[in-house]
Amino acid sequence: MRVAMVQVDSSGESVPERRARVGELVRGLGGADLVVLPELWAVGYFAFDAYAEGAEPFEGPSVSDARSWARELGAWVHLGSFVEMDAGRLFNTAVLLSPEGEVAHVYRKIHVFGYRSREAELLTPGDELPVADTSFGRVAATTCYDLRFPELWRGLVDGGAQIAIVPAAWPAARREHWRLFTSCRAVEEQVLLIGCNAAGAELGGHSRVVDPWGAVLAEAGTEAGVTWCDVDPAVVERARAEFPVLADRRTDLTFQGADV
Ligand SMILES: NC(=O)CCC(=O)C(=O)O
Repeated sequence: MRVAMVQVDSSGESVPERRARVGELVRGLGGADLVVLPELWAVGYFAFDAYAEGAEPFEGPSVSDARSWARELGAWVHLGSFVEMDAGRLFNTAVLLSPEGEVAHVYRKIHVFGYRSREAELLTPGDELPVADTSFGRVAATTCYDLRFPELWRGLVDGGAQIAIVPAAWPAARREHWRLFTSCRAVEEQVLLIGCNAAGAELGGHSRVVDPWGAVLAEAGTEAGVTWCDVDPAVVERARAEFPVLADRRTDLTFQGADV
């Protein structure tokens, strides 16, 4: 299975120009089975003042463009995330489209980010952790900052997730945390993790694919562009069978800090 991670730089140009530029790039990715984009790349993660104006209903340009890219390529497309407007509230919404252009998976970011960021002030957190069955396995998504919350990830695995797609706008200042957490979550949860980060001013790039053994199958540099990776999704079940750490969990115990 061929994965293409599109590391987008959202500085400069207008949003329609950016959509057109990225669309042309994605439509050129013939041969990909799965295309993945970063978090809030259309409006730009740090363009907080533009979130409200750039917000879309679910069936807005982000989903509509990604539907047509998926159909044209005959590939799965994870559009990254966009600012979704629903009943007067804004969400950071990530969507996977099937090769037929159908919505296969929707995830609203649960841990919105408030450290030197206005995301937590402007956006409403999601509260659902769905998984979806695809031709390449059971898929879940979490967005950027969610990487820091292992209990959320354990919840995904409890839901049967084998592949985790992580759109991100992770800053360069904490790039080593990005590398650490993507590797850690892949190994800890025994998933194939596909993390697509944004590039450009302040953003760290280094989109990466990590398998359940911790092998880094591909890693981008800091520049905008496409990183390809050939993956075998069956590695997940092989790793879980050979090294059954998830089966060794002590789910019969409840830990309560100092009293234990
Ligand atoms: N976009 C984000 O969620 C940024 C997260 C981040 O910078 C961090 O966890 O560090």
